[in-house]
Amino acid sequence: MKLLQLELDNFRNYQHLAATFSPGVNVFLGPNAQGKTNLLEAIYVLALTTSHRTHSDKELISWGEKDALVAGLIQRKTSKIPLALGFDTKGKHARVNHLNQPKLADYIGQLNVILFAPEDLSLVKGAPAIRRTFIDREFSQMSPKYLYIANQYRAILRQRNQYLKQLQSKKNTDLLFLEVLTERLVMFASELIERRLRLIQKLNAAAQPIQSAITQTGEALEIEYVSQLNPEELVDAATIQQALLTRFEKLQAREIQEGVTKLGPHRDDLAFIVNGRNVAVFGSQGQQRTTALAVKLAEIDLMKEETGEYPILLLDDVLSELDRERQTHLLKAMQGKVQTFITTPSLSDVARQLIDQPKVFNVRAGNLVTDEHSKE
Ligand SMILES: Nc1ncnc2c1ncn2[C@@H]1O[C@H](COP(=O)(O)OP(=O)(O)OP(=O)(O)O)[C@@H](O)[C@H]1O
Repeated sequence: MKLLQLELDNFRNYQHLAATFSPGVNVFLGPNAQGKTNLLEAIYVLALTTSHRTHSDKELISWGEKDALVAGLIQRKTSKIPLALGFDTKGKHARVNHLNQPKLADYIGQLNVILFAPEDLSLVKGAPAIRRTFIDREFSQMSPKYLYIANQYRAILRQRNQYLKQLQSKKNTDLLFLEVLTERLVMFASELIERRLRLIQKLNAAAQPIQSAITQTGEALEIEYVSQLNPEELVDAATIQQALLTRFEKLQAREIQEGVTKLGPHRDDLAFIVNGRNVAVFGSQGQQRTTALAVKLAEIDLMKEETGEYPILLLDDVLSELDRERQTHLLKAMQGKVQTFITTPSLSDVARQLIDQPKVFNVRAGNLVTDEHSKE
């Protein structure tokens, strides 16, 4: 999959922009605060309808303006598809092939992106919430069904938490309704966990050879799903459902006392085991970075396997965070395979040597100037 063209109106510091991209490597070059990351953000928003930097869509609209537009022309295997997202004070609307999409969930998945930013290097070591966001964001792009189940789960979880608060404050005493909510929650929870397990197994298989190749010593990586259930219960949806129901029964009094759901995929996590040890605890910073890089690169192949097309890769100022060797692995892994967008204040020597015919855009205060020497 490729992004052929991008058009922006009143998006962040871009009043108007129309750009045509290379199907290979595109570089957004420029000093700080010129709008490089804003461009990657626009591509990310075009794919997922939300930003990776803010939960507030209003922040995306240029200051002093009332609405914004992000539009693009994408090339899929057999067709070119125009996508458009409009933002105004009331909300956002999406169009595929000029047709309005009443449900954003039907829009997501048209354009698949993998974003790699410096904060992703903390995937291994950072808080569990980072890994949960990672799981849900990436797997939702791979499967509309995953997105649907995750959204349903979140909605019921919110409802159940509200009801537990009512029971806690004795505004309500009906335990039968809590049981109904628990059953619904467990139904979606078990499906969600089953899907996560299947995709993590595949991610694991793709990440292992990459980790081994990046490290000269051939480190062995194992990605584990961490849950309150026992490993032998993490088999299939039916077994998970039964195990969750049994635990929820035991937890009921405590949940009412605390007014919160204490079990489920919203509390699960990932562990990265390298050579038999948890790399978040025992690994060096270098090993943690290598693992994060291996997982990101594995995602590219997993997305291809699941959707039939390679995603677009967005590298937000990440090259400068990696040493020569890791940069080399990243650049070699992506080239000729995925269309890539890189932001950087300056291209490193490694990048200059390894990137084949990049199309370079100089970014200056919300304007793009194509480098004459780069590929047209
Ligand atoms: N809603 C908005 N309307 C207008 N300008 C905005 C808006 N949001 C952010 N900006 C401006 O965008 C600029 C930042 O752009 P961006 O984050 O893309 O920088 P960058 O080129 O990636 O820089 P760095 O290398 O420091 O990350 C800032 O000047 C900021 O004031």
